[in-house]
Amino acid sequence: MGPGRLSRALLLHCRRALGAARCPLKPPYGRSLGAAAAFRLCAPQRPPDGRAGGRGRWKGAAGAGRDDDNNDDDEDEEEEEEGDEDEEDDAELEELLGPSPLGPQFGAHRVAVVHPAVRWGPKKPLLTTAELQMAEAVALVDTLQNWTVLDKIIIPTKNPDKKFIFGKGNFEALTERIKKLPHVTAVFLNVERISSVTKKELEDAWGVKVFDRYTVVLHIFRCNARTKEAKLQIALAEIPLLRSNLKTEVSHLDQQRGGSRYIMGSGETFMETQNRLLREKELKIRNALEKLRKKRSLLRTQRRKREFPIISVMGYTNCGKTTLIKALTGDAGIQPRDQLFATLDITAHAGYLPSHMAVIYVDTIGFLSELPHNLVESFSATLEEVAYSDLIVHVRDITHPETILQKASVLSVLKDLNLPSHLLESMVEVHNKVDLIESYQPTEENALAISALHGHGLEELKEEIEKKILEATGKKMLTITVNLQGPQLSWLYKESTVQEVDVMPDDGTARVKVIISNSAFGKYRNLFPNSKFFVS
Ligand SMILES: Nc1nc2c(ncn2[C@@H]2O[C@H](COP(=O)(O)OP(=O)(O)OP(=O)(O)O)[C@@H](O)[C@H]2O)c(=O)[nH]1
Ligand SMILES: [Mg+2]
Repeated sequence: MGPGRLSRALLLHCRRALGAARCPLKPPYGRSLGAAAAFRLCAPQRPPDGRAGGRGRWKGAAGAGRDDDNNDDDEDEEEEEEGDEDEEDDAELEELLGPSPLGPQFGAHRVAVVHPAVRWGPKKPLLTTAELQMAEAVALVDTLQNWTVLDKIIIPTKNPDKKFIFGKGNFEALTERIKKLPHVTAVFLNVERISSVTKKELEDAWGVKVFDRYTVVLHIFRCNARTKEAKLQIALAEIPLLRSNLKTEVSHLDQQRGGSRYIMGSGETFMETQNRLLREKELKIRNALEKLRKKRSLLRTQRRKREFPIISVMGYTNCGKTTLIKALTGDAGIQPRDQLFATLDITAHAGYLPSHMAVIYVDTIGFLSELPHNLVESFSATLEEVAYSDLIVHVRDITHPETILQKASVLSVLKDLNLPSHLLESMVEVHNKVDLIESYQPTEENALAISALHGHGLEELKEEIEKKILEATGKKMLTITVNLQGPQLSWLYKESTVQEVDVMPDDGTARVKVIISNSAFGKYRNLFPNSKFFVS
């Protein structure tokens, strides 16, 4: 099987991205953030030196020469069956998602961004400043089309987590400033979550909508979600918001109706009915997600059968993960964007390492520090995939003023994912965007400096990835001379990954470049003791 064959095998797994964005996002603007997961496999670029070769030479790739034809037929059928199922699932999904249950409040907004800053005491953040946190909050708002920042207000507070975030004097000054803003329609309070009671009180005091970080990030996610899985995860993350909205709604209704809360004949109060409906919705979403997860695990098994090593590319949002994968694979379908949470779906893309080993790069959701807990939880399942990879590449935007904080955030999420320790130990750290810094030299040991955008340092990175992949998979790369009359070649196709076959017609032999496990190689030597080999 040549590269074309490999592409076909990979393309069999291609999953089309579903649906278009529901709500508009701004075109690329300044600095941004990022996020998460479904499976799309795309065709690889040609191997580095193409197919043209010497005498009778062609290049194979991982999984070459297996009984793939049979598999392909099965898979074609599977694909058809999946197509029917997909239609059913789509209908269910539409029902589950519908328009944003958070209502029309997310139209156009003229926003005052308020950041409660802890300037001293144990709650003071260490690796950042109030100004940088404000810049990140503004970047979030800027991502949304039709949202404009009218004012940026940093207000000191001792403890932004307490019920009334601000002291009395500061609150009055803030209220006065907000009320003076021309045509302000919303306040984005840059805290993780505010309770429905606080939200209501602030909205009453300021006369405009008040959004917390959870709501804004969720809205951006909703705008960027393309696949079923991402949409379902967002729907799941919306449930807590719907629950807290419900409380406010019910207390409002109670005031209006003077406490008559029973729904006629049902024995259930309005609150109980709505809560039950929310629980049912949550269950349906979880079931639908579970179904998708099973499909993903099937795909994983199929990839394992073909032995494509998997490399997960991870990092803080906007650090350049998608750009790097595009550069490593030449996948023209990839669209990096200077936008918050540009990648909300895990996608997989095939590429080649220097020895022509075919690998799969997995693009992942970007991280954001202080990403609301519920949101992380509903998306973390998509990151399960990372545990099945052979290597993690951690990309860092080394030009970002908070690059150290970003590294700490990424490492802390990775730690929480309970990944196998060897994955964390073998992680490759990449310092990206070095084209923006003159004569950049990494201070961290073993970090590689690259520019994904301009292609600098990519050959060194591929070499490093190849070295680590061979270590991780316990395989070696060998060139074995086989007699074409004998059974060696078909044995190697069955038991190893044939990379390249170089036929020597004059003496009826071929040089076969393989990636082979230690145990398979032991067997080969027992079976064919006279066969010559050398390390590639
Ligand atoms: N100057 C420079 N810009 C880069 C480089 N790599 C990426 N960028 C830019 O950084 C922005 C974000 O790139 P992406 O590849 O979308 O980043 P990401 O990590 O996938 O972002 P999310 O999917 O949002 O998490 C884009 O505008 C890229 O053009 C680089 O090496 N140098
Ligand atoms: Mg991306």
